[in-house]
Amino acid sequence: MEAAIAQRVQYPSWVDCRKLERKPLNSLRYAQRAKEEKRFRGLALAHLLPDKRNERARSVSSEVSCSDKNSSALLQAGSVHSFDEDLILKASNNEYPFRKAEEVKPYLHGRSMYLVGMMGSGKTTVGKLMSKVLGYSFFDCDTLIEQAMNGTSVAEIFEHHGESFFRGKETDALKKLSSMYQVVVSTGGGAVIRPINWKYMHKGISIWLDVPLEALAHRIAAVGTDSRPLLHDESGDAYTVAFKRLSTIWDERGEAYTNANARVSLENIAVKRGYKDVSDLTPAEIAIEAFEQVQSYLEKEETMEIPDGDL
Ligand SMILES: Nc1ncnc2c1ncn2[C@@H]1O[C@H](COP(=O)(O)OP(=O)(O)O)[C@@H](O)[C@H]1O
Ligand SMILES: O=C(O)C1=C[C@@H](OP(=O)(O)O)[C@@H](O)[C@H](O)C1
Repeated sequence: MEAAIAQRVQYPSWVDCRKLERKPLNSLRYAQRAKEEKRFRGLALAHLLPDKRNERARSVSSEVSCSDKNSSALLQAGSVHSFDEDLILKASNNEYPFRKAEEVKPYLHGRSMYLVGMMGSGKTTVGKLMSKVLGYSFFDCDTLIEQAMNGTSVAEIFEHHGESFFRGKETDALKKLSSMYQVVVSTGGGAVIRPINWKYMHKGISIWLDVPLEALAHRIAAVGTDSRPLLHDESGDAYTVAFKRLSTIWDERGEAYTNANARVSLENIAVKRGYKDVSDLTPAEIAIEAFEQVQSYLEKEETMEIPDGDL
């Protein structure tokens, strides 16, 4: 079994393999939980204080954390985002997603995370937060495409070259990202429609942010549709136009999101937390749920991987 895993997950040479040793998940559930409170206090402080050494370490690993020349160029192009410190501080007032990230991280073995979901579902917002607390690099697929097109915006690419050209660039970007480890990727909402993209995203763990269309339409109406050409329309009030467009898109591709390894349902989190509305959920709460769903997925995956004879 170990050989099969090693074959599937080829770590680039910079990864410290001792840290990636396969750990049984029951130690995740019991042993770690016993220690987590104590360890977390120091950890939260370490994350909240600006630490130049960590920044340096991140930038160094960003330069080398890739397994081919393309991804090296990708990283050196400076596509690692700077993090929104306000967001992180807000997170620290919540339930500390750091704790959940530290719990899950040893069991990821360096695997990347791909956030999928409809436009406006929070892939970028939540993805940045997840990358920060995991100590992973963050990439936004749309931004990478814009960089590959010398700064041409997604809206301009759609206008001048058409959607299928854009989809080709999206697949190129995912292909490059799929050779990298320890990255969190915010994919474009339509990345799920091409089966080839799933081949690349399944190199890591895919997480679907499942947000009700009404909430999406409110968010989109608030920020406008300039950067989202598929929603752009001159006529009608912003919420109604966004809702109608999103409904049509959902009918076409809703099913495709279910290919993701983990589903983060904002409705379920709101019920669990006793909130009336999904709009009460913070990115930190959503990130915590994402880590929990990843944890459940890893547990299921492990059960599936161990043949009966080995138990
Ligand atoms: N949990 C949330 N609650 C309220 N607004 C949010 C939340 N997450 C994201 N947003 C807002 O919704 C908009 C779209 O979010 P974004 O992260 O860009 O989505 P995506 O990358 O999936 O298109 C942004 O204006 C963002 O600030
Ligand atoms: O849903 C889609 O087809 C698209 C979503 C957008 O990304 P976001 O989901 O980040 O808005 C962007 O890739 C492009 O406008 C197409």
